[in-house]
Amino acid sequence: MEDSVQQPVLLSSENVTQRFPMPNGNMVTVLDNISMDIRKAEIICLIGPSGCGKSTFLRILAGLMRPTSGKVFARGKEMTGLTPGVGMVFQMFALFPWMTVSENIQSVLVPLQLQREEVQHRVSTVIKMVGLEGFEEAYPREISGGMKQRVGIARGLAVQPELLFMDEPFSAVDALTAESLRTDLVDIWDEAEGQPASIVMVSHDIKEVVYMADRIVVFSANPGRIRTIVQNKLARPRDYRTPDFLAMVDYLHDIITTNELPDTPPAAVTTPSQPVFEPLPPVSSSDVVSFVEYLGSHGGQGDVFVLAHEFGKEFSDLINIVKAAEMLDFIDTPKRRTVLTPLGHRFADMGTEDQKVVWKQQILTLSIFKTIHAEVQASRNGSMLDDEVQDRLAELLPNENPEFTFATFINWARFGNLLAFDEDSDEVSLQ
Ligand SMILES: Nc1ncnc2c1ncn2[C@@H]1O[C@H](COP(=O)(O)OP(=O)(O)OP(=O)(O)O)[C@@H](O)[C@H]1O
Repeated sequence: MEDSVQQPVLLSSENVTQRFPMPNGNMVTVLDNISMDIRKAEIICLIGPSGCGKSTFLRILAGLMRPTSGKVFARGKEMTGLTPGVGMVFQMFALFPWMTVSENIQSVLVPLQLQREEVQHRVSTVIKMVGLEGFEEAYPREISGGMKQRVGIARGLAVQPELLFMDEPFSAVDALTAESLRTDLVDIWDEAEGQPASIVMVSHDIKEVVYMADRIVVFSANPGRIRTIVQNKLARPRDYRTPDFLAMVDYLHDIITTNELPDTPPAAVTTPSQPVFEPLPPVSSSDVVSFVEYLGSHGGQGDVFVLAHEFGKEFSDLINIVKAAEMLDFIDTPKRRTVLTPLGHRFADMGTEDQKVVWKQQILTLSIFKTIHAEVQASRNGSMLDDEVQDRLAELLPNENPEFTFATFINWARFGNLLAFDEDSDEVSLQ
């Protein structure tokens, strides 16, 4: 394909900002001033931590929702409704169970009001493209997950889109199936005459991104911003095992971990007189404990990406566990390595009761726990209603979803026997 910088811009966003109301009425900024172009004949992958707004951005680009502020332009024309020429493929296959493969594909063509022959032609063409010949009359329950996703891709292609938008399309299928779907999709894109001309895909998987993308847009979270855009000039067809491919994976790993696990934590550069309320990574205490124990029994250190694989977690989930363990001073993260601290080593070897004591001591080093614990202590009867705690969490961490923060806060506080939560009376109280 020609260098995409020479190619015309198909779609662009200008200062797109998205805010959502939270249950307590506060607004949270999910996307902050996102401006970028999508050019003809390129594959763009969006990658970044969970919740940084990638899916929201994709929906805004497709015209499925209007941003709070900012604009989307299709070939220079400002869009106020659905963006023309877009096909969508979602993570969950979203097939109609009562329809056959053919009927599922046909269903997306209904709004186009095409002639019967044209519908049949398009359905048989895309069925051939995605390799589903012979399964036209099968029902979703009769085919594998990989084949269901092929139907999903066929539906996206049947509308003959200029732009194909995919939201984690391969995350629900096994690794081998994902690999063959990616290869087939890149082949289809390479051979298709402008349908689709370009693909925009959300992904969590760095190897997938390096395999697929010409440009990799790395998002940061809270609020979602474009951290950097990486050009990927590896020649196609790409091979996951070549040194160039692996070097690109490493390069991207480094960019993402440097973003996600800064060597200087934000708390260290602020003035000590102001308490810093750090968001709680959405992970359970048991995940953090298991991870620290795992590191303890595997040499006390490891590469984050290797660990994600060994520990059986998505990279973005492992990053959250690592962040939590680092906040509690169980590990350090020089570059992409995670290394147990002396406290982490001791913690990994302790029995559960001793771990709970250390856990309590460590969460009380975090301003959020110190503050809420002191407020519960000072309250009448030594207890507060869950809504009151949630409201305080929302005030102290205005960019976070208070329900999720509350769930994590209570989970951590319970493990350390710092606070109890009674679901029947909705009371958070001292242990
Ligand atoms: N309609 C909505 N109302 C309120 N909050 C929303 C809405 N849609 C999304 N959010 C919030 O916006 C944030 C970004 O969501 P989004 O799904 O776009 O992130 P993402 O980067 O795609 O995450 P993931 O990788 O986990 O899928 C999340 O905190 C989510 O809870």
